[in-house]
Amino acid sequence: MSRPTSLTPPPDVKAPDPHPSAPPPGTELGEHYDGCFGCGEEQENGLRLRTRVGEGVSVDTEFVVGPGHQGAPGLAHGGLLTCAFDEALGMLGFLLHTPAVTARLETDFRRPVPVGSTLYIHAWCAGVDGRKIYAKAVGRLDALDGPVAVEASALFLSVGFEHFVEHGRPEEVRRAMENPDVLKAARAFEVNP
Ligand SMILES: CCCCCCCCCCCC(=O)SCCNC(=O)CCNC(=O)[C@H](O)C(C)(C)COP(=O)(O)OP(=O)(O)OC[C@H]1O[C@@H](n2cnc3c(N)ncnc32)[C@H](O)[C@@H]1OP(=O)(O)O
Repeated sequence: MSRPTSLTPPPDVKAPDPHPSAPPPGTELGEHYDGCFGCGEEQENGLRLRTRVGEGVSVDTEFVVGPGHQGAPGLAHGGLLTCAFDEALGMLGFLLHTPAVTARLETDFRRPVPVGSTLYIHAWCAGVDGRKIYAKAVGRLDALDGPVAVEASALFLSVGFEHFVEHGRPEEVRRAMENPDVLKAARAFEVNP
């Protein structure tokens, strides 16, 4: 089945190199915001995903599926699996040195993901065309070379930090901007685009 063109980079677009200031492979990327459902430590119901930098513009994220993540009995909810992929794919923006938001995300569920399993998600950037970031990810069950359970294709769009300031609820935006780590990241992106 052919993919919709909006998730496939134009043929002349190549996979990008990481930004010169991107952290090296193996680095653990911390939470990008403590209230994030995907990675935030302060989000008590969140997935608390941890992501490591891979080779090129790629990341590896592990999702340990627990009883709180069920859809059908004993099986992960598809929406939460998609959330884990959104989080992993969203982290690629940090290697490209641009904040980016999901415009479109397509998830293919290849096999059920049981409670108690770990989904090893590998996400990579397939191309950057202006503000458009084309990304792919594959999730394997219980091992880095385990059977493929979920695949995803996404289009992210680079945005300025003003996107979050303009659209976010003021109290959370204010609190986030009081966090020196968030401020530092915002300034680094602005000074060194
Ligand atoms: C503090 C911590 C920070 C760090 C923050 C890190 C956050 C990571 C969190 C995980 C990721 C998320 O969940 S992010 C949350 C979920 N996503 C969102 O809330 C985004 C909501 N949507 C929007 O804000 C907007 O629609 C945007 C920004 C995506 C696009 O609006 P825009 O900037 O005005 O751009 P626009 O002119 O419409 O489109 C530009 C080009 O992209 C194409 N395009 C736009 N949308 C789509 C689409 N859905 N599907 C295909 N193509 C699209 C257009 O056709 C056009 O192509 P052409 O004509 O140029 O060819």
